[in-house]
Parts: sequence; C-alpha cells; structure tokens
Amino acid sequence: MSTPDRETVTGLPPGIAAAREELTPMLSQYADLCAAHEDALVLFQVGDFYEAFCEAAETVARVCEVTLTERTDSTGEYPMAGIPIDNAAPYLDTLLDAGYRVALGDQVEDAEQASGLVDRAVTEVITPGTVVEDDLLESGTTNYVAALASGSAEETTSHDEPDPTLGLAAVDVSTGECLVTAGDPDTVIGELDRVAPAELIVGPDAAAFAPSDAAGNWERHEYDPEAFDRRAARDRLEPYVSAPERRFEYDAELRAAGAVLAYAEYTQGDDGPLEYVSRVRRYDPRDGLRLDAAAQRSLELFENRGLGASDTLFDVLNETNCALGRRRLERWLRRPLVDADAIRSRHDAVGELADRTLAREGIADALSTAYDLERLIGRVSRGRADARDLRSLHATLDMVPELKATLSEAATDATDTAGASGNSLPRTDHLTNLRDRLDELGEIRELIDDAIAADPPQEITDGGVIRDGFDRDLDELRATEREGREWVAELEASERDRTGIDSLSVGHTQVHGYYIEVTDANLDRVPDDYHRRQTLKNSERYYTPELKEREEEILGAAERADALEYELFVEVRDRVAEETERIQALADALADLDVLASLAAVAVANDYVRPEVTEDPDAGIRIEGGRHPVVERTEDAFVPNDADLPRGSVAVITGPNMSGKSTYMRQVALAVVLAQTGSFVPAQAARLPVLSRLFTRVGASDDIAGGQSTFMREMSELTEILHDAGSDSLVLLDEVGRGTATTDGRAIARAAAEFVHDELGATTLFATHYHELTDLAAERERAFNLHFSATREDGDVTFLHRVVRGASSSSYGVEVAELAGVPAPVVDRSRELVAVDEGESDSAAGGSAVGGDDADSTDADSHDDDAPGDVDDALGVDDAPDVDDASLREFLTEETEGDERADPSLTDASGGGSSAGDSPESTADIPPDVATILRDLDLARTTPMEALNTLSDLQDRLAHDD
Ligand SMILES: Nc1ncnc2c1ncn2[C@@H]1O[C@H](COP(=O)(O)OP(=O)(O)OP(=O)(O)O)[C@@H](O)[C@H]1O
Repeated sequence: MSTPDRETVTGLPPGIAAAREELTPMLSQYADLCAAHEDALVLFQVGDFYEAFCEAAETVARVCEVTLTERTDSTGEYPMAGIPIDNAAPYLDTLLDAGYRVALGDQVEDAEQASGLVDRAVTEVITPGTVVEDDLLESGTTNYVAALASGSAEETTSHDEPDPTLGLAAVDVSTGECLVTAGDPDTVIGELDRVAPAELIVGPDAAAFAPSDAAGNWERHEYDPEAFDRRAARDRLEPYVSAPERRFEYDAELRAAGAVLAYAEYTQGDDGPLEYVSRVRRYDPRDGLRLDAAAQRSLELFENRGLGASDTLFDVLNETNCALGRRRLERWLRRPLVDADAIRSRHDAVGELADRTLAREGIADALSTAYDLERLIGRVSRGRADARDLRSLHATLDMVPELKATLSEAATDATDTAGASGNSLPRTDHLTNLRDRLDELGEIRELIDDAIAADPPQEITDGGVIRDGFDRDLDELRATEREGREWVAELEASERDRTGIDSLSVGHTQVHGYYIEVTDANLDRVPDDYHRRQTLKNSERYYTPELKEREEEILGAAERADALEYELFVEVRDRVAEETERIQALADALADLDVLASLAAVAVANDYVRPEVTEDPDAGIRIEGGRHPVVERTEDAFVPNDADLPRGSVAVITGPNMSGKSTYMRQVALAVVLAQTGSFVPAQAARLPVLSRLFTRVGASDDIAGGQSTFMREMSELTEILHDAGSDSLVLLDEVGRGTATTDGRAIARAAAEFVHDELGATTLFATHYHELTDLAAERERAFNLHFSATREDGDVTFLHRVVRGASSSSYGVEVAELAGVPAPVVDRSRELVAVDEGESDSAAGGSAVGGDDADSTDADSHDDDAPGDVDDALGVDDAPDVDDASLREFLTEETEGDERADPSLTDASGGGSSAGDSPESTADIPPDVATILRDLDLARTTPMEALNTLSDLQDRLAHDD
C-alpha cells in the first residue's frame, strides 16, 4: 500500500479551513465532520453522491479518476469531486488501495422530512483493517485490525512476575472474532506475522517494537494514546468480557484489547459496543506450532513467488465448499496444533470422512449452499443486514438438518463392518461431537421463513419485504391498497358507461396522482362532479371526490404498509440478533466440518496417508516415499523420497543445482505442518513427532520480498534460529552464507551447523553447495550426509531427484546455466574458466598434504574419480552414479550410526581425497584444526605479515600436538 500525502487531504481541507467563517451551512457541516476525522478523507453525502471539496476533491478526482468540477454558492467557488453512492464500492476500494482511510458522512435524516439542512453524521470510517462491506472484502478471508501495546512492570496486575513487554489484540470487524495474546517482543512480533492484520495501530509505548510497513503488509499508524490508557481500556472492555482485569493476566494485553475495540467502534460510527464481538479469545502463542513469517513465506503456505500465485499449500488443501471453511482452513494452517490428542482427533475425523465417500460428498453438497454466517451475523448485529441477508441465513439454516442426517449416515455407508452395523452416530468422537454442535436453530429458521418474502428486494424501506400472513395489520393495509387499486382499474369502464365518452381514460403520474382524461372534443360531456386537475394540449385531466378519496386511501395504506414492514423487519432482525452467539457457534461447527471434509477429499484425491503421531520426546521424523504436495502437482513424474531424521540430527544435503534439495527439505517440513494441521500427508507412510517450532532460512535470492533480500536479512533470520531453536524444532537451512564472499559464507555455514548440532539439538536439514560441510558427518555424532545426484550422457544432464546417503560430487552449475538458455559463448567460456580454475587448483594443491578438503572423494556413493573443489567441481563428471533400490530401502531400515559406519567416508575425518589425488595418509597426520585454518586461508586477501603470523600459529599448534 502506497503512503499518500495525508497532510493535505485528510481532515479539514485547507481551502475549506480558509473560508471557514463564511461557509454555507452545508459546507460548514462538511467542515465539522472533516475536523472531527483528521486521519480520514471525508466523503459527504449530497443526494445520490458522496462529494469531497477543495484539496480533498483534487485527491478524489486524481485517485478515483473522476471529473473535478466546481461548486459555486453565495460564498465562493470550491473544487468538488464525487462518486455515485450506489456504485461506491470500486471507488472506495481504490482509495483504500491508495492508502486512505475514508469517513462516510451520510445523511441520517430523510431529506424530505428535514426542515432546513439535512442532518449528516459519519456512519462509518472505512480502513483497510475494519472494512465490513462484502464488496470490499474477499470472500472466505479474515481481515484483522490489530493493536500493539507495551506493558510496564509497575502496572502489573494480578501476579508477581514481571510484565511481558508486548500485548497484541486483533479483531475481525466483519465477523466479530477477537484474539488477544501477550509475551516477549520476539514472540509477539512473530505472532503478528502470523495474524497478518491488514492494519496495525500502535500504542504510544509500543511504537519502538512495531515492525514498519516495509516488513509486513499491514498499514501501521499510531492511534489515540488515550485509548491505550489502562483505565479507558478496562472500561471499554467491560461490555465485551466480564471483569476484564481478571480475564487478562497482563496489562499489555488488556490495553491492546481495549484500544483495538475502541478503534473498531470508532470506525463503525461510534455507536457503542459491537455486540457481535462476543468471542474475545485470549491465547498463548505456544499453543500452536510456531511458524513465523519467514517460514510461511519460504514454505509457500499462502503465497508462491516462483510458480503461479495459486500454487501454494493452501491452494492444494482448499477443497472447502463455503467461505466459512475457507477462512477456517487458513486459520488452521497458520496455527497448526501441538497437542497430540487434538491432532489425532482431527486425523480420526479426516480418516472417517475419507473412508465414507457418500457422506463426504453429501456434506460437500450441503455446505456448498451455506452462506458466510460469520459476516452475516455481523451485519445482523450491527443493524446493517437487509432482507436478502436474512433469506441467506435461512437458506443456510435450512440445510442443517439434512447435513446432520448425512453426518449420521456417515456410519452406514462405510465399507467396513463397524460402519455397516447401522449405528446412526458417526464413528469417531470428533464427528459425533461436531454433529452435536450443529444447532438447527429451528425457531429462527421458521421466523425468517414466516416473516421474510422468498425473494425480497434489497431496499428494506420500500416494501415487499414481509410475507403476507405474517402480520394482520400489514395484511389489512395491503388489502386496502389492493382494493383501491382494483376500484381504480375498473373506473375507466364505469366512467365511459356513465359519460358515454369512449375515449375517456384513467391514468396516474407520480406528481399529479390519479386522473380521468377527456379529449377537448368531448369536454361538453364532462359531468359536474369532475374537478379539473391539469390542462394538456388536446385534453383535460380531472378527478372526482371519490377518486381523490380512494387515492388517499391507496397512498396512505401503501405508505403505512411500507413503514410497518420496515418496523416488522427490524423486529425480526433484532430477534435474530439475540441469537448471535448460537449462530456464531453454528458457523464455527460448519467451518470445522467443511475443513475436515476438504482435508479428507484432498487425502483421497492425492493419495495421502494418515501419519502416525508420536509424543515420544526422542522420536525423529520418518517418512517413506514422501512427496512435495505442491510440486507433485506440476511435475509429471515426481520422484518420492524417504526421510529418516533422528531427533537432533543434522542432515547436510549436497547435490547439483536443480537436483531437488530445496524441494526435499520443504516436503519434510510440509509433512510436519500438514500432520499437525490435522491433514494426512503425501507419503506412503510417516511417523512424526509433535514439534513446537519450525524455522527456515532459505538462500537470499530464494526469498526476495519487496526488495528486502539482503545478506543482513539472511543473517538476522539465522540469528533468530540460533537463539530460539531447540530439540522441539525443525530447522531448514538452505544455502546459508550464500549471500556473501565464499570464505566468509563457508565459515558462517560451518559454524552455524556446528552450533545447531552441538548447542541446540534441533532436527535440521542443511542444503549447501559448500562441500566442506560434508565433513561434519565425520566429526559430529548426529550429523550425516545426504545427496542428490545427476547423470550426464552425451553432454545432457539428467536429474534423478532421488536422495541417497553420502555427499555429492558435482554441481553441474554450467550445465544448469546451459539448460536455462544462457548463450553458447558464455557457456563455453565458463567451461574454459572452470578448466583453468581446476588446473590452477590442481597445481596449487599439488603435493600439498592439506589440499584434500573435499568430501566428494570420500563419498561412498560417488563414482567420481575427479577432484572437485568448491568452485571447480562443475566439471567433475559423475558418470551415472547407480542409485539402487536396495540402498533406498536400507535408508529407512538402518540406524543412522550403523549406516554411517558402513560408509567409509563418514568414519574417517581425514579420508577426504585431495584434489590433486594425494594419498589420504598424508593428510591423516594433519590435525583437523590446522587443516581448517589452512583451508580457509584466503591467500588473495592475506598480507605477508598475516601469512607469517598464521604460519607461526600453525607451527605452535603442531608443536603442541606433538
Ligand atoms: N522429487 C522430485 N521429483 C521430480 N522433480 C523434482 C523433484 N524434486 C525437485 N524436482 C524439480 O526439480 C527442480 C529443482 O528443484 P530444487 O529447487 O529443489 O533444486 P535444488 O537442488 O534446491 O536447486 P538449487 O541448488 O539450484 O537451489 C524443481 O523445479 C522441481 O520441479
């Protein structure tokens, strides 16, 4: 969202301010509304248009591309621009997109009834986080406005612990959902990423913590400090939750919640508490698998930069049938569970629905007729619902009994014997419980059906909304109107008879009402009781006293009927509003059911398997034949891969570019996310622990978000991982260190891998092109190597996309460049340079006992006789390394240690073959630390003095070792 120059266009336009003393009453009213809404662009209703004046008009004209006109009145000329009220949505959307908040100054009094100036008031301030108009909201999404407040120790309320620093509250004004949490700044800012509000308001003391707009997608601004005041916040919360200070443990959350509700009320026209915000839910971020924004992005849960925008995990899983389910799926996926029983319970339900095709399809059919009850009830409760909304509510309620029956039938269409027993309950507790939560709300359904016309008009003030037979008075008024009209309809024939004028006609105009028309040629036959109403060119129009009386009767009855209908409608709407909480609870159950049915449909369609979930704190990740749920949809022949990652292990993954390293790492992480969300996983079998946190750090250029991709960012993400990850975490490190010079990058990668292994004990997948990192397997107990290989035949590279034990041999960087279409001269020249480099490194390393740092030649799986270094391995030809199925099977059945012992490269730290083909024994005598120092010494950047010092240091080390 771009930031407009709000100085001149929000609040009171300078041109109006300058003329303030002499404005007409109407512009003066405009000026008052502007002055009261300094942070908004005021649109002022004048008849059928929303108008803005002076500088604000210039903005509206420019942003909305509407004509700038001029208003002239007794006090001067003012630029003016307007948008039509009955088609305002696209213009409001454009203004929101351009970063404006818009205050709607509506006429709140009937212009015809008003004596003098029509009363106007701001009925709504439309902001990115608080829009409620369906036209401006995407269906099935959440739209939060969030508030951030910081607590201070002195204000600590009911406990002795020091206050955590930040409180976060978010409310979806369209549905009434309200979330509140508190914690240390890192946790809460991570949570903010997850909630992903459209708008963030910050308290006076929290500004320093709040991430800037550039980091997130929300519009951030400060809001009235008084709303964040503890007492004010407490008072604000009172109508929403009883005893707020007891409900909220920390000041920071109480103040954030109070402020966000104050802001929400302000945007809804300051009409007092928003009654449909009945679910203020306080939660602990640790209650869900923590996925920060970086993880959400790099796992492409909701956004995909590489493939089409819709190729995301969400998109794969989204077979939901209604907006409620879509919104719920997003919520589940943003916050996977960490409670093993709750996870298994969802798996039970998904399994049952997957088994029972008929029931699943019946549920999908029923839910596809459900409207967005959460937003509907929001409108009902705000008094903004029209008759069509109530009919939509009715249609949804109407489907519930059938849905319940289908759910019970779930037990009888099973292929297994348990289901065939005729038991009329669902098989699993989860679905039984869900069925019980499906409140039929029969009385509300009947009320709406009795009261509201089947196909009512949108306007609720013009009649036609209430059904015949619902209210006796209304029926009588309608009968009067109908009889009157019938009488008029017959009048023409009877008057022709009476007067003998065959051309006599009876008609009606809006202005003059009913008339009897006689042409000039017949005027002599007009009876005495005809009174002249209007003279036309060739005729005269008349009325009779009886016609006038009937007309008044008809009009009076119609007017009173309209008013009565409106009253009755509001009564029905208020009655429905009384059941807000029950309707919200029903919406909740429908949403859950839709997601579970969707997950089941996806599992069946894509051949997912139920993962075994274990609470064993030492259990690692074991996946057989795992696939990447998104990539498998676009790859014709996706190659499944196994994963066996003991708890706390570090798998160093090497392999050529494009061989599938990133895909593999992500598919492992996605299996964890899917399983903990309640979904089955794309694999043949899986046994997964319940993890608490998932971290990812992917290479800089893989993660370009709005030009933010820098080495600095890479390092700050790494920092977060190194601070926070633990044995309950899964960490993906993809080419860490790539964003800087090779020497530094390699050093950082190595040090980070060691730290993760030694200090954190986090289960880690580390993809790298730094082959030196494969040494880690020999040096660290829980580290091991995996690699992807490729074959080359007649110069063509084929990627096998198959993971195998051991380290890789080749990068095929030049080949990948060629595949990508890099012009032949550049490719050829690259080959030459690689060859030169290789030659140089060969001669530089020739005879050196320490040149053999390369893990490739230690690789039991590699058939490579070449001597690739870190840059020079592109041509180290890996002639079709055999990947036999037996080794793949071993992969899952052998213990890691046993496996490593079987792999000579993993038992002998010094076994790395030198790039010059030196004997391994010659390097075996060199202590590893000396070898590391020598290897990492960047001669191009070393001064003679530094070289001497380094040599002296090495000598000391050797002497010490001796
Ligand atoms: N298991 C698989 N089966 C089939 N195709 C795959 C598989 N894994 C990856 N691919 C395809 O290979 C391509 C490269 O995969 P990926 O990005 O994972 O490679 P990489 O080794 O991480 O590459 P780089 O080192 O260049 O980042 C992807 O476009 C993907 O479609």
